[in-house]
Amino acid sequence: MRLVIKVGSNVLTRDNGKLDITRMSALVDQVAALRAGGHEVILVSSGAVACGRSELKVGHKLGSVEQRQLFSALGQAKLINLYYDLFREYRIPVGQVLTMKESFATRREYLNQRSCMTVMIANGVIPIVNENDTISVTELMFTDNDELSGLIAAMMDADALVILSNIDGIYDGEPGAPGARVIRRVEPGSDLSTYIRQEKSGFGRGGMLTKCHIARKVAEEGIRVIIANGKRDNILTDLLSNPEGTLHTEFTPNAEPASNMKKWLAHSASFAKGLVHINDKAAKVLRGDRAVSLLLVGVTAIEGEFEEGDIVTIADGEGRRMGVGRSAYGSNDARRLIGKHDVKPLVHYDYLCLDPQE
Ligand SMILES: Nc1ncnc2c1ncn2[C@@H]1O[C@H](COP(=O)(O)OP(=O)(O)O)[C@@H](O)[C@H]1O
Ligand SMILES: N[C@@H](CCC(=O)OP(=O)(O)O)C(=O)O
Repeated sequence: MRLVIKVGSNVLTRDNGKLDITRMSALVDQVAALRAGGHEVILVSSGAVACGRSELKVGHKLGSVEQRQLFSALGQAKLINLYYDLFREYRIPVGQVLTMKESFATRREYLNQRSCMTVMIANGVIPIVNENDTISVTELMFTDNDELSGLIAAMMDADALVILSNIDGIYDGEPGAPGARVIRRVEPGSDLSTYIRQEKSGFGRGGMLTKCHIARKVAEEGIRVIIANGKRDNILTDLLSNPEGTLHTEFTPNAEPASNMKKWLAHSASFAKGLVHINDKAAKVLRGDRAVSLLLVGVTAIEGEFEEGDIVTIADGEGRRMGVGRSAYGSNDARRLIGKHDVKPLVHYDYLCLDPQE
């Protein structure tokens, strides 16, 4: 079984903001046990900024971008060093993968990232992945490491994504309030938005809302997703040996896994270069049960400039986003052929990825 395990900032930090080395060490012990049990593991670990913050006292005011850049540069070195030493006790080699959203922009770059992690795993090295906060610019940053871990799980065809946070799972009310319980299973299409509060915990970046959004998307692609409490002792080993008796939220995976191409598309919406408007009939057919391609006869307008092979967003007659696809035409040719029959589809079904319906 191939597992992607995401360790959130809050799991690795104490209430005073300092790195919790005891917790980190306990997680490494469990990952080593999983490996001994034959599992392949990819770690997505936050904690660089939190780690760097406790390393340096800065006497003057820093902007938020400056803080992130400075502390992540300092903290990432410490973080990976600690992982290196802890895993060394088990003679498990680890390697650092620092990445950013832009590094997944084209199919070529995406496949390059995939080859990098594949060769590490094939040689027994645990990839420890984090966003390269030092140089990733604000507009093109991942919302948080939940988004990054979802992308990695999809890209590496993981069997499961385990998101470790500082909470036992998604509560059906205010966590900690009397009567609030952890939702044990989330089926595709369930709406959890009423339960989730907007605020984030102490050191996290995205909050529970992004966690849920990513979890649903990844489960939709056929990967099991688990949200559990990384601060609980033996959480990883318990989840595998005694899932029923271990508090967590599981998102049921779609029984039909998405192809690797569709997984790439599902996580690449922010790189879309154009916007394709389609009519109601085309929207209905695309949303139906049959596998259909998007034909130019159903297209009403095309915005933006793009080339053949670029990603485009598809919107219905009311301008609501329906999903993304890889265009088989450049924008000029596509515009010229709007409304035409008997020409190749604008987006072939294999390159079409519709958003899960709420
Ligand atoms: N319904 C809910 N159930 C559980 N947690 C929730 C809920 N609504 C909001 N939260 C908050 O989400 C936090 C976890 O998200 P986040 O701060 O992003 O953590 P991390 O750094 O581990 O990614 C919890 O600590 C909790 O305060
Ligand atoms: N890349 C950042 C972590 C971003 C972040 O906080 O993510 P998360 O733990 O998902 O809330 C770091 O290492 O500090």
